Amino acid sequence: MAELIGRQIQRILKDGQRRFRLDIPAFELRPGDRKVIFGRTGSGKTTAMDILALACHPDTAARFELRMGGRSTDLARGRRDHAPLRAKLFGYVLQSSPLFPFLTFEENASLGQRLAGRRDSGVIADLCQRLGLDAAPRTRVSDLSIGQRQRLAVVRAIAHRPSFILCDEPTASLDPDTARILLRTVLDVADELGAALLIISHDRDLTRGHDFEYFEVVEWQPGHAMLRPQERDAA
Ligand SMILES: Nc1ncnc2c1ncn2[C@@H]1O[C@H](COP(=O)(O)OP(=O)(O)OP(=O)(O)O)[C@@H](O)[C@H]1O
Repeated sequence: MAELIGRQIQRILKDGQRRFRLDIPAFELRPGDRKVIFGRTGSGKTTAMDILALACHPDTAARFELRMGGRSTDLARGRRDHAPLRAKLFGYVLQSSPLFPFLTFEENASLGQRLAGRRDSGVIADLCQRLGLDAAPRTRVSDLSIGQRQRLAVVRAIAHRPSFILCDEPTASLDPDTARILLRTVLDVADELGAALLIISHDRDLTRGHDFEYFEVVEWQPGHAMLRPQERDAA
């Protein structure tokens, strides 16, 4: 299985006069990990997750390394696009625009598998059933409810059996029961795969009692935030 190790990672966002800096002093994702990131709106949670999902490059990093099967990939240096690694090893449920509106339900559901070269319609059918998703394969995204779209985004992100499952507020549009079913399914799939699971959430009740390690993004100086551990989930 794969693991991701980061030390002294830094990313700076600039836009005219606006400047935002995020530091990640130490963060790891290993098989079986369950981690959740909290933080107030705009604190830098998505920026942290984009880095950890290899969706953007850190500006600097003392160490940013992906290890798998005795091999190590140095992610700290260079500006190489890690798309092939991302496609195979990562499942990322984006907070905004998680689906392609010009693709059908079925095409969206199978996109992650196609990019990873792992087609298996049985896995998709099983995930849809577990998540209570029963839309017809040719349904257009515009004809799905917000909640159906959110669950479909999860199917797309995990159907290729990734080693790292990252979800940015995956239950934001769901009622409490559907949110719990979604989390249960993602936890079960992560367990079945031996994957690491990283979630951003605003809902502390949702993750309580599932043995998550808690992290938070805090602004410790104006425009300068840090991802750091919080207390262990004791519930
Ligand atoms: N290009 C940019 N230049 C400067 N600051 C930026 C830029 N893009 C975003 N920001 C700021 O970076 C900060 C972190 O944004 P990010 O989306 O990571 O926060 P977040 O915690 O995920 O927010 P939310 O809870 O709303 O999803 C925000 O304060 C945002 O305003």
